[in-house]
Amino acid sequence: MTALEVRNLHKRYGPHVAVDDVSFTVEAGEIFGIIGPNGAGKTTTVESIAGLRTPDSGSISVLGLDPIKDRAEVRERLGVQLQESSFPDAITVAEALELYSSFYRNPADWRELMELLGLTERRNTRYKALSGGQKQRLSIALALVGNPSVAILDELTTGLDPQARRDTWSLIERVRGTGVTILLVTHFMDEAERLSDRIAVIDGGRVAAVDTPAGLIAQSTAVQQVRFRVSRPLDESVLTELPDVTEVENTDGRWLVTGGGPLLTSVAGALARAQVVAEDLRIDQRNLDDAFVALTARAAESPEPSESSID
Ligand SMILES: Nc1ncnc2c1ncn2[C@@H]1O[C@H](COP(=O)(O)OP(=O)(O)OP(=O)(O)O)[C@@H](O)[C@H]1O
Repeated sequence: MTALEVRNLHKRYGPHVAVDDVSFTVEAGEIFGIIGPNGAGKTTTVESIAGLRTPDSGSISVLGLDPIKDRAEVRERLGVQLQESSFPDAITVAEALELYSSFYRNPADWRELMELLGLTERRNTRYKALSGGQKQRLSIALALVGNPSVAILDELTTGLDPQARRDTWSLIERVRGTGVTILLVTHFMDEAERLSDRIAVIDGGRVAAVDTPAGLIAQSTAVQQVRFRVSRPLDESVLTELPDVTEVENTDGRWLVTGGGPLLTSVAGALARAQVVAEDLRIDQRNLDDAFVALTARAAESPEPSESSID
């Protein structure tokens, strides 16, 4: 089932094009990441989904509803944690949660949520006295207090220390376990890679690619390298004749094989057939950081996103 659908979204601020034909769909129960450089149009896109901005053209469906025309209903079913949450300094954690839960028809049990987010011990602490991590957790709790089917989390862990980031990630995984669809806007590649089922890379107001984290990494580079050592002589042709291999180098028994496709499997199979034991067999891993740089550079070179990149 589709939870969110964005089709051909356009938004300008005066002469400046912030969102330029963005399309993607998010399935129910997914964590869908949106990554992109500063000013890419991520916040404008999610604020349009939340009904906080009116697009110039294009369509948005949130659980089959239009965020502008069906604003009241969308508000009930969509939880939003946006970049800057500001609350009165004197409000306590419990007061904020109770107040926000009163805004909804079928709110979650705010006490349970307070427990889930590890805020029970801070229930009587005033907002101004909370640490950065506690404020962040409170803003997530407030995004979930309406018992939403879809939650938008923007810059979830910005400003948190490494431990608090990890705790927040576990928390989001627990929230996903409750069936909530999550749209996650982030600058952090490790966060996107760890949490997202699929990711849209947005650059210059356009979708550069939509795929799983592994798919984005594979899309961004066809070239892989496998390294290993062997304890006895190996005939180079064992490797050069493999269809996936483009280059083979051997320096004093240290081999470097370059190619594409399922390179590691091909090389390991060929070595086994030649009855050669490889030591320290490893593939040079690419990560989402590399993919992001490659994909956003590629988008800058080509004015049109490729057909295959549009979801
Ligand atoms: N209210 C506004 N008025 C004018 N320009 C705006 C406004 N809001 C955003 N912009 C511009 O539109 C572009 C997209 O901004 P947006 O905030 O959507 O990007 P973003 O990807 O969320 O960036 P960041 O990662 O820095 O938060 C930017 O160039 C920004 O300067």
